Amino acid sequence: MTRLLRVASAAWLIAWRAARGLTLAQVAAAVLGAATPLAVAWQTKVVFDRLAAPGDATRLAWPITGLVAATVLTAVPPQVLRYLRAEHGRRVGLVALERLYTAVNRLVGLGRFEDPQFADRLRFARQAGAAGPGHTVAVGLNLLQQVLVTVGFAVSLVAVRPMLAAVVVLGALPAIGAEFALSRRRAHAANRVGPVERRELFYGQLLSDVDAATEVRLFAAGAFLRDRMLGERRAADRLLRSLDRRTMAVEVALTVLSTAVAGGCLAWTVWAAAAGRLSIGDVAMLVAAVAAVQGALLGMVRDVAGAHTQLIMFDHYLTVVEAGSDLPVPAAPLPVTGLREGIEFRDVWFRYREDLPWVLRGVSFTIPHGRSVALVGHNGAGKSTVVKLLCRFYDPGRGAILWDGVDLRDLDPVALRARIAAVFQDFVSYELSAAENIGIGDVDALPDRARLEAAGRQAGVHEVLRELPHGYDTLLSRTFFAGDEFDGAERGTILSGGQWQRVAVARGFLRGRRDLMILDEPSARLDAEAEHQIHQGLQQMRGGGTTLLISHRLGSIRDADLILVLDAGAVAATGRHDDLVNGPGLYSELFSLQAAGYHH
Ligand SMILES: Nc1ncnc2c1ncn2[C@@H]1O[C@H](COP(=O)(O)OP(=O)(O)OP(=O)(O)O)[C@@H](O)[C@H]1O
Repeated sequence: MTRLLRVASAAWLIAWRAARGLTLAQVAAAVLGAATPLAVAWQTKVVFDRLAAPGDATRLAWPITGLVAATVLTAVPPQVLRYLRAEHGRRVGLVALERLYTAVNRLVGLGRFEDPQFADRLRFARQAGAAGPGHTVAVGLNLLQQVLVTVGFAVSLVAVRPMLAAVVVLGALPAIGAEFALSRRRAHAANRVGPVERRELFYGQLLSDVDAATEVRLFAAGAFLRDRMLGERRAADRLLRSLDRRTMAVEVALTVLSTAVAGGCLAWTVWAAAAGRLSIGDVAMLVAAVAAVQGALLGMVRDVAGAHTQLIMFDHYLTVVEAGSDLPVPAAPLPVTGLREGIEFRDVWFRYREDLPWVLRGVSFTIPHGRSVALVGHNGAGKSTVVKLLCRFYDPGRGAILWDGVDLRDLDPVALRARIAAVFQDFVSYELSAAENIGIGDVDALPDRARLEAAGRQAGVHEVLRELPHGYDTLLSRTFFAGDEFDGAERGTILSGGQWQRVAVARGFLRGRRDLMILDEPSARLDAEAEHQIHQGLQQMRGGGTTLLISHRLGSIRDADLILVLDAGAVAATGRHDDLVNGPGLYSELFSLQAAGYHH
């Protein structure tokens, strides 16, 4: 409960700071929205009482004018409030989104992104984050309005007939209890339906995803996936159906109860008026009060129940926004100097999670400054893991990685990464223009077309990009349209797998001569000519630079100054190509296999 109160106050604080004027205007509209029905009820009582008393028609002029004015005022606040809420929601949503993605960008490591619980939170945060504070304010103000209506009418009821006030409030108590019970059930059902609907979404996305379309069609797996999806939908529907049935039963019982209370009150007031104990105005007042108090009490309960679910969602947002750094970053990190000696892995042990086996087991090696080092080994040997540790996406479980003798954990990860250029094995194909796809490697270089083209040339993709319909400005996407409108807008252009890889290499080249250049399988999808071109580009760049190259094509690493053979997470051998190829061991086996493949 205290947690939810903290979440609610955090939501209000964001809403307040984002748009103070609009928050105050909403408070004013809510107070006015509560005052006007009360004014209408009192004016109606006055009109009826004057009507029942003897006298000429002029005595009704002022009460009627007041009644009309109050009725007109009743209609205005809801419209104004709707606009204020929408505008407030937009402003607050922007601030909330900005905070969320700033917090996400603050996560320097990859661990949190791979934690399924955090990934789930992040998804909820994206859904609820932007709307959360706006909703919380709206619900809070609804509650305020309903409390004011209830108090106002309860005071009026007490003034006219205290006993009736007690009956109306007591009549609403079962409804309050039932609504709270239902809201707990709703939250419970949402927790159970959530994972089922996520699986349904996954199957649905596979069925309509362009990347999956080829395999799904060739393997004729469409019906299988559709049935899985429908199975999940049916499971979710079963849960929702049972909730709906219970809700219906409770709501019907409550409606009967509240109508019976209202009917009883009405019957009593009419009887009391007939017996001369109440005036006609009192009857009008009581009828309005019973309806208003019952409506407001039920509304309050439903709002509180709805707010409960909202706040739980917004709690995910707060958890993400307030999450501390996923990797320990020193308060006063040491400066990252230009690499002079080299990078050392000193007895590095690493596993992705405590419950998973070690991926690296006591790995020790040095990448000397100015040298080219190659990393080879079977699939799953741990090569890409070495790269991720070098960029400090994770910290070793044991041992240390030293940059010129300084532990990476004592450096600022952002400053460290600024000194590294990399082409990753699982590079990203951004749905952006060709120029932006290269420029994202160094966003400061984005306006410098000559630099982007030079990087394209080095990666052997310049001609391809220049020939596109809009040259480097062509959108590389198969889903987005270039332009704002669907009518007449052009579709993006699709590149081949190898062309995409060259764009990714260009992105790495754009970063220019950094202290360390990492290439994780940069030529996996390239034809022989493109591979040759890229190696030439690399050699040009290398000239004195430090590189780490991972490749399964052993021919492309034979010039490396040092080759490290990684086997099941441990360094099995180190040396130059000529030493390793003639000795016993994994390298010569792999090399002979590849060479034999070419001879045949
Ligand atoms: N994010 C991760 N979470 C859990 N395990 C992982 C993760 N990434 C890799 N692994 C595991 O770590 C081991 C080493 O993976 P890694 O990607 O480093 O191998 P690799 O030598 O680069 O392989 P390949 O030649 O296939 O690219 C594998 O067993 C893999 O399943």
